[in-house]
Amino acid sequence: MLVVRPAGPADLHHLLELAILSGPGFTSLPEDADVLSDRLEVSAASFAGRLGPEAAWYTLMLEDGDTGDIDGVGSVKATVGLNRPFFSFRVVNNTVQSPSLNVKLNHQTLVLVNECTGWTEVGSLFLKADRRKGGAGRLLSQSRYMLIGAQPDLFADNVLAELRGVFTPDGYCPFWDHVAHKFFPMDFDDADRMTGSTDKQFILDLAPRHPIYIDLLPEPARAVIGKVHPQGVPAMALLESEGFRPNGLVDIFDAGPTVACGRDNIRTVRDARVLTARIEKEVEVDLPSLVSTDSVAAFRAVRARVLVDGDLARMTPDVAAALKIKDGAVVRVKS
Ligand SMILES: CC(C)(COP(=O)(O)OP(=O)(O)OC[C@H]1O[C@@H](n2cnc3c(N)ncnc32)[C@H](O)[C@@H]1OP(=O)(O)O)[C@@H](O)C(=O)NCCC(=O)NCCSC(=O)CCC(=O)O
Repeated sequence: MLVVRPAGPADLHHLLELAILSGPGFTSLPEDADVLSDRLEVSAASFAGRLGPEAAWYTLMLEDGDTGDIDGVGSVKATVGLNRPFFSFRVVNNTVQSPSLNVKLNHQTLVLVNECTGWTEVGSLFLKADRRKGGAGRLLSQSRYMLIGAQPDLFADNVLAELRGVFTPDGYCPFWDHVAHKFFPMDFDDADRMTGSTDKQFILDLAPRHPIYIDLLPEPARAVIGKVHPQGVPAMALLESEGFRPNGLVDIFDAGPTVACGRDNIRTVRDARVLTARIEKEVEVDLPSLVSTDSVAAFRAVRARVLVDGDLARMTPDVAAALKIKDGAVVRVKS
């Protein structure tokens, strides 16, 4: 059975493997053992409740309970923008008109903003390629909303996700090459790495201070503003099915979209039921549900056949074992 569980320092080797597989441009999964090691320490401290919301960053691993293989990762940052600014471009519409000439034009501009201070961010969603298309990605993605639902007060009222922008298979990023690189004369990978590992002062120093008129940009750059990387389409579909929508912000380096949803309107947060586990030898039910513990500190989630019967969640011993719970434990179930 596939289980989603908290990541800790012992996962370094697995996380590094996933970071290498995720390739360049995946900002939150750099191929850097020191950075990932720090992140795993932060994860363990976050699940243990030792970090406040300004620093808590919960990393989850997808583990095959039968083989012990680690097949994917996902995460929730309790807040963004409190310790370091969270920059984006806002796509702003400006209408100008001249009644005497009978001219009316709509100009779109990109404006540097820092709007999402204090919001929660879901991210780092990555699944090994041979695991895709079988529902594991959905389990991994939704488990983060089960975590948020287990203790909503640890998270912000608004939740966002940043999707990767468009790159061609040979690594060419039209928005970076035609626009961002003019302001940040460095390699994309260096800018990306510095975004994750510095206080972002370089962005404040170098980023455009004036609106950029989109009509004046080369067509290849215009065409990708707010567009998702081809490999990010399944991630976008998963977010949309939870209620996330583009909020008009795009990434300042690759112009990938930001999507957002009110925490309590995220479908899995809203619809999960809090039930009491009842462990039974056999459970007759057709479709599997998403089931998790109701605890951040002891968080675990699986997709399994569970019979919802009034306030009870009837489950077999293997499901309870995967969740590491006993009969009578409180669980969350999303059918
Ligand atoms: C994102 C995941 C983990 C998703 O896993 P899977 O690929 O197994 O997902 P899936 O079950 O095949 O697809 C998920 C849903 O997307 C739909 N779907 C798939 N391809 C589609 C397409 N081309 N057009 C429209 N919809 C599509 C499927 O029908 C399915 O919905 P139904 O179930 O309804 O049929 C994976 O694709 C992955 O590791 N991708 C590479 C890394 C990546 O780009 N990660 C996102 C980075 S961005 C990020 O991390 C922020 C976002 C976030 O954290 O959520």
